Amino acid sequence: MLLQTASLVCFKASLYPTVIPQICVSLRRLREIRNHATMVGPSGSLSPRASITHVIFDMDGLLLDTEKFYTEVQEIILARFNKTFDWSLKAKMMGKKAIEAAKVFVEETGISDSLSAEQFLVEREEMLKTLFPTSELMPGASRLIRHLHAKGVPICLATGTHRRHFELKTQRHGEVFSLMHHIVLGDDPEVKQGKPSPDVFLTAAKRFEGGPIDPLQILVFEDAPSGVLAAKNAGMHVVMVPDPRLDKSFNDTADQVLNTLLDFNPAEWGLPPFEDSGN
Ligand SMILES: O=P(O)(O)OC[C@@H](O)CO
Ligand SMILES: [Mg+2]
Repeated sequence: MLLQTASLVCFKASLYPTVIPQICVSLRRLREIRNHATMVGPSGSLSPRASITHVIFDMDGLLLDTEKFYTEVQEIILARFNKTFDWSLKAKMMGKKAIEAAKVFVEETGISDSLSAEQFLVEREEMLKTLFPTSELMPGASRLIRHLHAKGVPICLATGTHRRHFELKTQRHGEVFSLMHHIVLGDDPEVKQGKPSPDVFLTAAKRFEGGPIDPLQILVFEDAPSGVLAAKNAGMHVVMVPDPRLDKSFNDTADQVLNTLLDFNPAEWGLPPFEDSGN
């Protein structure tokens, strides 16, 4: 817990360049050790990090390769103002509800006098609606969803994306998304605030059979710093699968960081192991 709290301080402080970097570097080192550690029980057997019974998936950037569409469109819009879109701004936008991300975009780039957040969303929408239907699943997404569903582990989706975009993004993947017990979207009336508020994950935990489920029994999969923070704010465990271009300083808050879902080992979290590759 101490490591998590300290990491959270670093994560929050990393937004303000006043923290002493060495502290965060050594915390990062501790995190790396912990990231690959699993507890060794008295009998020498590996015991899981936690006894997970339910799983919540984020969608954009985690299950679907859609973050690149947002980046592409935002680069085009910014080019008109002779500005470039970079990953430090991306890190602040991803995972958020559309209007919240839009306000960050126009204010941080200094174009809000020429383009309001609402105007930005209308312009972005026109370009995204032709890109979203081409969305592909991320590596390992289908395999993990099908495995957990086949083993009877309750799974659901909790995304910042609103219904209209959700339909466009998932229209070629209806079968795999139909395996979700329920789906909480960014425009759900119960989701008052977007990530990093815990609303979307707490709402998702409530809608499982027998909900609300104890957050400590829930494992969240996320790609974005705001989503990881939302899961921690909800008291849940979180595996982060970040884009490799995201600054590593954003990795310190997650309980585990993976390069791809293909590297996930269910048994490490008390979940049924895969048959096909021994983990
Ligand atoms: O919560 P997710 O599914 O990542 O969606 C966020 C989306 O609004 C784009 O960043
Ligand atoms: Mg995401």
